[in-house]
Amino acid sequence: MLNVESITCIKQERCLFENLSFELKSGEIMQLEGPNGAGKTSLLRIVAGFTRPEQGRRLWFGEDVAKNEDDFLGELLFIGHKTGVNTQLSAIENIQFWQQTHGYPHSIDYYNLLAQLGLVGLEDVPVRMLSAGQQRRVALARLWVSDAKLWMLDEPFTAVDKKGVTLLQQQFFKQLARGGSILLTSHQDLTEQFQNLKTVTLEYRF
Ligand SMILES: Nc1ncnc2c1ncn2[C@@H]1O[C@H](COP(=O)(O)OP(=O)(O)OP(=O)(O)O)[C@@H](O)[C@H]1O
Repeated sequence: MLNVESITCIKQERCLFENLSFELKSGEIMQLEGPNGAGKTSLLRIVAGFTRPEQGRRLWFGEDVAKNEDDFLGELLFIGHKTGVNTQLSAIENIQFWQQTHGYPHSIDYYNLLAQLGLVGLEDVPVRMLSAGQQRRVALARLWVSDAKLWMLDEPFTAVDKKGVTLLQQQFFKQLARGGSILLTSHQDLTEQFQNLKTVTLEYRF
């Protein structure tokens, strides 16, 4: 599905990683791990195409992404540190916005979805009035409505409580079972939950 070939990234004259290559197949989950500042977010952003590496390329189903960025972006769901939630809008309005801008399916029972996410009674209030973990849950609602083949998630468990983490992991299993893939950064150990977890470890380089 996704091949990352010989990627090199330099930030502020520090080489974060060089000649890095990996493959992510259909139904696979891969964790980028390493200490703070090692370059996990930088790598994720390069793979998504938000920033350019010093060298290297990405292949999507064997085709160079640079030649058809739109096709790749159409298959990608990216949730970063900044969650992309409009805090002036309610949870339902945010989901409706994502539906309209990303072409997600429209037949969604919003109240049922938000109940699954533990947001009963908070569906219609502006997101800025929710706690950090609740705001994160609103952002992660996209995982319930998206049919993107590739999920790229930067620290998805941040601020999410234990029950929420379990819920998220169940959603990950569904994505993998339908042949989708997940590339994520996390400081959590996921080896117990995902036995076929692939990992890429970045060392902090001086
Ligand atoms: N836009 C930028 N301009 C300059 N330097 C940057 C930029 N983005 C990241 N860096 C630097 O690149 C290094 C790696 O940052 P990055 O956010 O990729 O690390 P990380 O492994 O995701 O860290 P963390 O675990 O803390 O989230 C850091 O030293 C950071 O200062």
